[in-house]
Amino acid sequence: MNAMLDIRDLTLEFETPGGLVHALDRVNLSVERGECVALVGESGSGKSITGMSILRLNGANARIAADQIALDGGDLQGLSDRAFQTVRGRRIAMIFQNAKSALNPLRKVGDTLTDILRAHAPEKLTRRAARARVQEVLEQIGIHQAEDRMLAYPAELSGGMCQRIMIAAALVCEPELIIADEPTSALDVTTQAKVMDLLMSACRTRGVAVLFITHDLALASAYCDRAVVMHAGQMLEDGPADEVFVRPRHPYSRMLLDSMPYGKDAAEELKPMGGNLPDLRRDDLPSCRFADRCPRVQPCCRTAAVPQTALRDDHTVRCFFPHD
Ligand SMILES: Nc1ncnc2c1ncn2[C@@H]1O[C@H](COP(=O)(O)OP(=O)(O)OP(=O)(O)O)[C@@H](O)[C@H]1O
Repeated sequence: MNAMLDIRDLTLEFETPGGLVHALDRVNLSVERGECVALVGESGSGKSITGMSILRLNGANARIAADQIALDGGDLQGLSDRAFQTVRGRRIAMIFQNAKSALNPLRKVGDTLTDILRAHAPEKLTRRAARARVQEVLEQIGIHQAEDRMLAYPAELSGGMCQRIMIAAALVCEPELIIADEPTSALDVTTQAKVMDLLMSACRTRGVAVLFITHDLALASAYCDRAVVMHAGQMLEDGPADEVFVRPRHPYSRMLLDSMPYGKDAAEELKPMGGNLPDLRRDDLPSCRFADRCPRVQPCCRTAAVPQTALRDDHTVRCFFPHD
């Protein structure tokens, strides 16, 4: 069976007054049905623009090239912008970090959800039928007194409740893929867990594929099946979450883990990441963009095409000298 999402050799550049930004370099990424894949890496590593590339949301100065960006086996690249509108929202939903600002402050949340459903539903729905469906989804995801909640304006709801409304907005059209970009980072820890449980229940019970973009390795390891580690627009490691977060094989994944509190006891020291991300406007970027920061670097890392090495069927690294 096809993976639900299958991206091959995605390259993205931005034309800017300061020069061409080489933002993504031959990214490969796949997510199966009912699977949750974490996309992790430090700030600026290219996680969000990868998610936005799938939905063509990178803006007018973006230049995308890819072998394929396939959803359930069908390449999305050939679709006209008009045809793509039926993909966005209906087949692929995106959840952003700040739900409060994403919801229209002047409309009751029930009206917003009803509008979304009516705009994307494959069949024509009356307002009454759409409202009933919205209420059903809110109840399914455990929102009490759903009918009353639908009458509230975003400002009248907590941040956690708004985020759950956004998840309902994503689920109401029964998408095949959800791209969740830091969906819980504005929430306290308890609400964070509730929202993640909700997302994961959609993933497991409805077979939705979830791409979970996050810098929170603890959350990623608690909820995700697989982890993909990015650095400066390159995908450096892809493997089962419990392997990548316990025994990372790429030197960058190891540095990233060492720099974060995840998995350490209180006495253990954090090692700050050395160096900085390279300037992506450089025309002479090394083949491995981590080379200038890497403790294992050799001359070939800067000049030769770096192989994507399969350590096992389900675990790859893009590195000449991975850890054992
Ligand atoms: N429209 C744009 N024009 C030029 N460069 C851009 C544009 N959008 C993003 N970039 C650059 O692409 C790189 C990756 O950005 P991205 O937002 O994907 O990072 P991220 O890993 O999601 O970081 P964070 O965790 O902080 O959200 C950054 O260097 C950013 O400056």
